Amino acid sequence: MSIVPSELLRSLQSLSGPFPSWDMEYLPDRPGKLFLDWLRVAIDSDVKEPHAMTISTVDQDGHPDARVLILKNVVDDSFYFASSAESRKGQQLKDNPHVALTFYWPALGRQIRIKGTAEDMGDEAGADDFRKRSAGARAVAMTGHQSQELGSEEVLDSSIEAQMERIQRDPDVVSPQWRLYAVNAEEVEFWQGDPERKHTRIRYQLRDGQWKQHRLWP
Ligand SMILES: Cc1cc2nc3c(=O)[nH]c(=O)nc-3n(C[C@H](O)[C@H](O)[C@H](O)COP(=O)(O)O)c2cc1C
Repeated sequence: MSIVPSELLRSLQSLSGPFPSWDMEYLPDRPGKLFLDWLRVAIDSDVKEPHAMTISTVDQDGHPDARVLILKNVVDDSFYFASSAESRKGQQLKDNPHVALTFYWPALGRQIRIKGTAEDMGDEAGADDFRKRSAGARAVAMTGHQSQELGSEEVLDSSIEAQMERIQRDPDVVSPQWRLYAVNAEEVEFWQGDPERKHTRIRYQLRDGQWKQHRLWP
């Protein structure tokens, strides 16, 4: 007899710990600094792909949409990612640049939530990020059509092959659709889970150019 989904899910553990301590005496003035401190702990703790984050956008009907992307850089309190301007998210960002980023590192019981506005960093920044990608990743990006309906595997394969040949002929070719975006944070919440559920939450909010911190109820 198979186990029903609710029982299956209830049998799974979450936030079982043990988790690292968080010294609340030391809170940086800016969330970007605390983010990098936590990222280093995640890397040192062998968290897998700690730079993978969920980015939530808003579609043309005002409905939320979300997917996972890779964090490319952090400068002050701005968080960078790269994608195609032609993709679904790229189209959504043109109409509504408000986004949310979410990180979750299960081994540490840590979640980081960022709200802000995505800014296209321009042609040269997009080209620079594009050139750092592998030839295979560049070829796939150059096929264009990200998020559009695909007719067949053959169409995809021949399109990638054509772009690979193009890259071999011209190794410096870039896709103008490939963009680097900076999410300029306005609010960042750091959440440290507790196996006893007495979680610790600190929210940074940007008010008149100044970051303010508050502790939140769990
Ligand atoms: C771990 C991981 C990393 C990813 N990194 C990227 C990325 O850096 N850029 C990107 O455009 N898509 C990336 N993707 C694919 C996206 O999740 C998504 O499928 C794609 O960008 C199309 O999204 P859209 O249709 O909402 O535009 C990644 C997916 C995963 C699971």
